[in-house]
Amino acid sequence: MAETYKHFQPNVTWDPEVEAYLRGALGDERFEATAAALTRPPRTTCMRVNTLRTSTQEVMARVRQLLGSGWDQDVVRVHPQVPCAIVLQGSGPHEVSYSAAGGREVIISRKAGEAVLRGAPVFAPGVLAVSAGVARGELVALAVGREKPGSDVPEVTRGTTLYTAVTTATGAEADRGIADITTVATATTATVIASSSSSSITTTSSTPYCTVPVIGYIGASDTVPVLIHAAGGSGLDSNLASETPGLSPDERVPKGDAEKGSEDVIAPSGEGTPAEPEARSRATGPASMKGEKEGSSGAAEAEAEEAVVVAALPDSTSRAGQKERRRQRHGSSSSDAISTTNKAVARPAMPPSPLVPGWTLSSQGPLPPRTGLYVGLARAAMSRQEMFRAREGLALELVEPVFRVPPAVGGLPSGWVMLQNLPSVVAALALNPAPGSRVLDMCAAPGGKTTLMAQIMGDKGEIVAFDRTHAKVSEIVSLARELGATCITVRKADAGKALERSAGDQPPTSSCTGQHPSQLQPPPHSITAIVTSEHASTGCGGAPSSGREGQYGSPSKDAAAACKGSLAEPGKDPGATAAVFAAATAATRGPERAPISDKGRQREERRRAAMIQRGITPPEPRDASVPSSPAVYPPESFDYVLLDAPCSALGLRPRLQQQSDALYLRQCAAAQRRLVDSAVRLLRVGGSLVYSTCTINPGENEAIVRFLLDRYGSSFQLVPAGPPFLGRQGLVGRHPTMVEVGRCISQPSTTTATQVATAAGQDVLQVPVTSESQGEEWLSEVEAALVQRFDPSDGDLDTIGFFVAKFVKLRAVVS
Ligand SMILES: C[S@@+](CC[C@H](N)C(=O)[O-])C[C@H]1O[C@@H](n2cnc3c(N)ncnc32)[C@H](O)[C@@H]1O
Repeated sequence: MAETYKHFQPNVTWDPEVEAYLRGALGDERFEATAAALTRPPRTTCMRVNTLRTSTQEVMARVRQLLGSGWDQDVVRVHPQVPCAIVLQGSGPHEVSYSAAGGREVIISRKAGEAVLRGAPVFAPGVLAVSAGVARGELVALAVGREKPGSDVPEVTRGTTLYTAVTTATGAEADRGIADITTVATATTATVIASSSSSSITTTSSTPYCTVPVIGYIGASDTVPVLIHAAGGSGLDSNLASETPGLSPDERVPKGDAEKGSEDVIAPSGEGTPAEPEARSRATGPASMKGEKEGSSGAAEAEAEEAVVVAALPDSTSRAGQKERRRQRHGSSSSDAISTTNKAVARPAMPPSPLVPGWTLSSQGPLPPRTGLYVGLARAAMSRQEMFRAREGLALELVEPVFRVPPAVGGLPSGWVMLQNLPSVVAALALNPAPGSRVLDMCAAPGGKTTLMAQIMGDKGEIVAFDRTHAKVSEIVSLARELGATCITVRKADAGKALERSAGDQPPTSSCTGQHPSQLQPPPHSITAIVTSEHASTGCGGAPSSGREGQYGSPSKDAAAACKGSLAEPGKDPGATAAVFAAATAATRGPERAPISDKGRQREERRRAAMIQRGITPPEPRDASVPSSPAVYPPESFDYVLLDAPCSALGLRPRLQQQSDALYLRQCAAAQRRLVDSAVRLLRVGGSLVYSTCTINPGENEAIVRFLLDRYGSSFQLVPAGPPFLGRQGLVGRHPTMVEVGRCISQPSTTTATQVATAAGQDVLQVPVTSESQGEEWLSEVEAALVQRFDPSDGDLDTIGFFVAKFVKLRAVVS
């Protein structure tokens, strides 16, 4: 086989409306750079040192030992501004030679592929399709299968057998994805169906095994793959195994369950016969069983009729042949089978216009090229059958990945470090909760920032960590256990409903009227008194502060004192929040389930496994540490609130597919506004709120800051979202056409009335809301300088896309 290079260059398309919106927001050049960066992993990997268990120095020493001789020691360094962050410098994309794979290939799920790009191996559930006969220890080319547009269903069905296509193109042709394909099909018999006057392609004849130059597939019926053979090709080779690496003689007639598809793919279904559903399911997978057909069109049929096609028929030795004989015994003749085949060929379904090289024959039907989606050369840790039978376990180890990440984490003692994106570390550091304080982490799973905050607090105080499902809060519990953080209380509940309401209270509304907060009188209490009381950076190891915080006063006071005393509003009992909090916690804990014993857990696991086997989704597993009651807290229960909001995740990288549409982005923003409404009330006066997302969408970032300031501007002030300050400034201006879902505040000019009430000796802001929506507003220049926007295309930083904003609360908010 010829030397084969396959370049990693995924072509990811965006929803047109989302693309237009982001181009408008970022500008064409920045959008294109960002979109390209999003298809690649960040070159750096960040490990957060768990200072509850070890020190950065200790980790560094161990990492250097673990690196070994294969790596330059400089690839590991402590981040200069974040002392608990160790940065591993990776590299890529590298050109990979796949010739050692001898044409063997494995297609993995998109998610598995993205993990591989970040340095992970492939586990069995991530494997979708494997070349026939791949054995343990063999090398394979690893390609990523994408999902069907608008869904998370893979284009390639798990269990698919690939009839190895070996790209023999080199250089420029390969770069363009244009290649001669030598396809080795384990078809037992091939039959000529038609010829075309408009094509130079010639017919070929039947043979038990064939090696033919194929320029593409014209389509397949539900069960019959139809190959287009190149004119003047090398013809048919009756001894496939002797010429084709990767296929042993005993694969000529594949055996065993895992190989069934390899026969069925070449078997006519005999439409209308009892054998059909079974054959179809094996040949084309579950999608076909559900009646889904892709790419079926009149145009495809017309093209099919004009082409020379070779369809496979069963011979007398294959299972399909045996089925055919059974059919004959039951009254249908082999001519039925042939006419069935002909009928199938006259009704090809996919691909629509496939005279493009690179398509691969598989038990699922022809598969489109994976040009640009090869992620490395890997060694099989399981045989093909094992990969599909196993529910877990290492399936493939990367031998030559397209992106290289220095190894380190694996060999470190448990609980010493956790992998965490640098901007996530920044978000928790920006909130900087004081030891002994009460913190609300509204959307906490899997607990990366929760545990970092516990670390910053020296594990003193309490962090209430919300997430919505048992599985999610269980993740927080396990991570906290692993890292030795004990100050975390998990709550399985909707954080948007965490606010306790007295009988007459209404939830925050989105349809009232009021004057824009900027028109309100300034509050009597000065912001300075509050923000200068921020305590010094602690748990991360004392990140040196720099830059922007100066204008708001130096963070120098004793942390605990700041939390217990000076953060409190003048005239308020410093211990009041603590008391309220303790009472609320006790009152809202409710009846927790009895701790589950080991035996009970085993019983539960057995029950769950049995349910899964029967195809029933079991209830979430119980965890003794996860209270199941709903949790509500009175207003102003927390000294700090982190709202690391659920978002469109448009900043995560690498992403080999972008599925989000504009409606989804708007829905994310609507959900975020609801959570903000809760956050602003649960935070006590004088406390800090950090809002963060991992998306590049300004509608979920700058527009949410705008929303909060418009709606609660007299109660809240935007302050610098650090230290540390690593990101860029936010986006200024507005988007004229993006319509927001459920947005109630718009421009100041559209508001109608203001009320500032005084209740219980406090200034209270009556929330103003308008009914109109006027597009999406972002930030002023001054505001934009206070937030941190991490841009994936920012080459120096090279992080995920992320956003952090920080606010302090000046006075109470009442709906
Ligand atoms: C961005 S992730 C949080 C990541 C987490 N902060 C960390 O650093 O590990 C968002 C989380 O919000 C949770 N979530 C979504 N809606 C929620 C709600 N209404 N209340 C609580 N959690 C919610 C999701 O389940 C998800 O785990």
